[in-house]
Amino acid sequence: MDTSTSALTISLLCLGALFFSLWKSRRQRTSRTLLPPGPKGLPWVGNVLDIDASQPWVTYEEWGKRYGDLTYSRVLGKEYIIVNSEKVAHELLDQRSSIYSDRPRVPSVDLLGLGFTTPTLPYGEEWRRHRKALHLVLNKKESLKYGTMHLQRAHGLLANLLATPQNYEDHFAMFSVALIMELAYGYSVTSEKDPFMANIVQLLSLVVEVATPERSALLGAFPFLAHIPSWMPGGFWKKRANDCRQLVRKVLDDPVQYVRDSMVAGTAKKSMVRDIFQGKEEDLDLGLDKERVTKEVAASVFMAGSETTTSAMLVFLLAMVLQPDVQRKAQEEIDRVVGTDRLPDFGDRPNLPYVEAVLLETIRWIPVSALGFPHTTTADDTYNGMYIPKGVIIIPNVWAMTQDPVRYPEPKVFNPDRYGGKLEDVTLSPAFGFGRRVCPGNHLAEQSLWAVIVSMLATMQIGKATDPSGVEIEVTPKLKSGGAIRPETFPCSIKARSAKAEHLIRASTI
Ligand code: HEM
Repeated sequence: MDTSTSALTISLLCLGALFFSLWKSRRQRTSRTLLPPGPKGLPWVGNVLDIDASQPWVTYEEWGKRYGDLTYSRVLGKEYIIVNSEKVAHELLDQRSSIYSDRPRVPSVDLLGLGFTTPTLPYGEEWRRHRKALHLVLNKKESLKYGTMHLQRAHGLLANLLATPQNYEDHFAMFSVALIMELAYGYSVTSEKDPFMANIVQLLSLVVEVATPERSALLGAFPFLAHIPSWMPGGFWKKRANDCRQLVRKVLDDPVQYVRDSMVAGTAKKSMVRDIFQGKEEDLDLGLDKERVTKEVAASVFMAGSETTTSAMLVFLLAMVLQPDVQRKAQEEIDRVVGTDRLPDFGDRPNLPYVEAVLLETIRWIPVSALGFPHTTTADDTYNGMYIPKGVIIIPNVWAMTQDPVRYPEPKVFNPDRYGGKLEDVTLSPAFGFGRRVCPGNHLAEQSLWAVIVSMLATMQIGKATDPSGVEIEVTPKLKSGGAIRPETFPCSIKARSAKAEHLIRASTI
């Protein structure tokens, strides 16, 4: 090639590149005009001042009414699309799951040393390994094998409620954590001072304290906050994060060592960790990563499963305080089907449709993961002519979906009769998420909630607390958010329904 031909080739290539980049930026600008509608925000901070930080799901629900099923917003430099319709969430997150299954990076999670947890992992090989291990031990058939464990733990809860009903929040939390300890490691927690349990409870409360949405957003916008020394004002992060990282190591290692030791001694009970260790290599395909992945998924189920379960139990209790008629109707059904000489078990479940409807309504009325878990797109997309950019954070507003007045008339009322004879499968509720990221603990969660609900209804009378002069204290539901949303503490009365019920509780926990 002579000099003049090379010069011409180079010029043409440069020209081509220039045209391509002009075309691309024009196309991007055109696409941006097609973003879903949403509230206008201020420069850079975006819509931060438009959102009610104490209950963002309500703000997003209102935006949904104003702008439609998809709402675009910008907060502190990050782009969000809020999905307010269950149908649209299925169309995007389920049917196009190959590009809607990533998670946004949350700086506070990495800072706390929690980047290994399944819910926070990016969509990729490592996440697939986790899901394979979780599926092996939490699929529907395997989950059903834990029925006796759920009931025994539920009976223990009844005994605790009988002894100190005013501490109902602590008892619910102890139930959830102890249940997951038993499921994950085959380890029976008998007291709140148990060392494994104490570590996990401390870790969970640190996570809730440090990883609240507001703090995470702040750290996302101002990453330098993570580097302020712990003794300086604003160095809060560093101090708490150091504590957290040390605890994480203990929570990962100590209980798994317990399972290893009990397997050697031949005393290991059925558990997730034991079953993964004994799982066939061809089913798991974990190779040398088996030990590490097993530790990580076992710790992940605590992060994802305990607070959500506790919050759902609080929602049920609140509903029973507010709706004595529902309680009466469920108790009549249990008395008719089960009688009063024994406690209900899973064999009774198909014959207790009203109790099933109470469970469904508990999940719907106040969905504890009101904003689901955020997903992120890994490619540009369009939906009904709207542009959905690569990397945008997708928030499924489960709250708006379960409060849809067309599907659920008078959505604010806790009304199990709304399902009529058509009981939906609890695990298909939007409350358990969407697509490839759907909650892998959904079968287990619905079983533990059923065990708690049916056992409490069979034996306890739940109602309003009374003041010293015997007047009932009215309860106005208020919600607070942490990892999951839950009702704020409310006064209530929890007593045995009868002397016979009290005897059944005591006999079941000997
Ligand atoms: C009432 C109880 C529960 C509710 C409402 C709930 C809800 C959810 C939701 C909404 C997600 C996110 C789904 C998505 O990204 O679209 C999720 C993820 C997850 N849940 Fe649950 N959950 C509950 C209990 C449990 C339990 C008991 C376990 C374990 C035994 C568990 C383990 C997980 C895990 C590991 C993930 C992460 C999945 C992933 O990112 O691939 N959850 N859950």
